[in-house]
Amino acid sequence: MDFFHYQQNQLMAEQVPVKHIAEQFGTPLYIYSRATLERHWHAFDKAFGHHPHLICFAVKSNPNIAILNVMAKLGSGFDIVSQGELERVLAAGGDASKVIFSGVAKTEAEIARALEVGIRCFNVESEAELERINQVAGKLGKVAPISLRVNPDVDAHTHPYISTGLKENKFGVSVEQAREVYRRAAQLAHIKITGMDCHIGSQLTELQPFLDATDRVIVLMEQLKADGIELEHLDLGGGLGVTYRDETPPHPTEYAKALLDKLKDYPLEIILEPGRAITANAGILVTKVEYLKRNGDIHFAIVDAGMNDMIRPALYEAYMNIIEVDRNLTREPQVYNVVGPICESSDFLGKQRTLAIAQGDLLAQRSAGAYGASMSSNYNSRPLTAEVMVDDDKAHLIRRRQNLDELWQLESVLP
Ligand SMILES: Cc1ncc(COP(=O)(O)O)c(C=O)c1O
Ligand SMILES: N[C@@H](CCCC[NH3+])C(=O)O
Repeated sequence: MDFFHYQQNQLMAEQVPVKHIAEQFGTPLYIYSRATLERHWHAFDKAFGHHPHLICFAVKSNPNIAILNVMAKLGSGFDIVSQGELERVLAAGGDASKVIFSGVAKTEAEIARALEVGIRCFNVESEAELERINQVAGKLGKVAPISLRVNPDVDAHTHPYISTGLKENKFGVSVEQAREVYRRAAQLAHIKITGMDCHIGSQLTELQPFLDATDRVIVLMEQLKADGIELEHLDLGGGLGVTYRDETPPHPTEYAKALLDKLKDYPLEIILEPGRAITANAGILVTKVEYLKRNGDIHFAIVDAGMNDMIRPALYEAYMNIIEVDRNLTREPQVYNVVGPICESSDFLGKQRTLAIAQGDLLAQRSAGAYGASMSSNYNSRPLTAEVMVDDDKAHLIRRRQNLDELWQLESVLP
């Protein structure tokens, strides 16, 4: 069941007409469905059944504290990549002992704060970082739990900008070097090795790359065993893709079964870091048609949401579905490039879309719950959009629209 569906040709978010929410809060506007978020999280959790596991929601996909709070109430863990994300998790009521800290550039201050609140584990991305964590933990009189992020050199078959598990990517430590780095970690007084980590990319629509990566990780685990290093958990990262158009990514059940089959001789706790698979299809971006115009043969629908609000099409040429909010209106269908107000030719939400619209109508870009609001900016001095979460028949404002004077609030002129 799709919680964004049409009822009498009106797009609904759960039980609330999207049109009413847009009238109340204005556009551009992100709307999320709580029931969808919960269903997606449970799909991962149930997929691993009784096997010891922890689902750590990837905060970067959507860091709004209302979303994090929904996750926290489900008992979720969190995958973070900055102190900002850590503080958000804590502000949202998340449990520090279920936080995994990834990221290639952790600063001393970030490491110290994570140790102070007692996170579950650092996913270490280089030998230099390992040394730094040991030093900071030493100064604080603590022992830091770590796992090494292994870069298995596997092609994730996804967009090159969101592939992370190839030799040429900056992430993790190569499988060849990892054994040495683990040996070093075993000697450090303020480090406790607890696991191994591997995240090969985002929007993966096939199982095979996950399985290939797991095979490489298993070889390394065997080497560590020979070195007397035993692990408690294996973190297989995030990356499971979603349907934006016609992709058919594996269901979490299929994904979990394949991984657990491969790991049947290894009684380790499994940690996962899904982001997109939980949030993408739990959100839409609602935008108003400001103008229709034609330049030569091309029809443009100029809308009030731009690449500053949703950068995925501009950055990755990502396809995202665009639909009418009100299908009762009798309009002539036309093929449009749906473009935003930003002064960049890459500012589009979708190209070559058949839509039946007129000036003033509302459109919804689907699958916008992941890496939408999260990656938005103030470019062209446009305020951040409002965000709403629908819970059954109620729409709650979870971020108010930024005011114009807040745009220069951090700035000052010379005396
Ligand atoms: C380390 C790490 N974990 C988890 C994720 C979440 O990925 P996704 O949103 O594709 O599940 C990412 C983003 O690719 C990541 O870099
Ligand atoms: N921002 C990317 C995903 C990157 C995931 C982070 N490692 C997207 O929108 O598809």
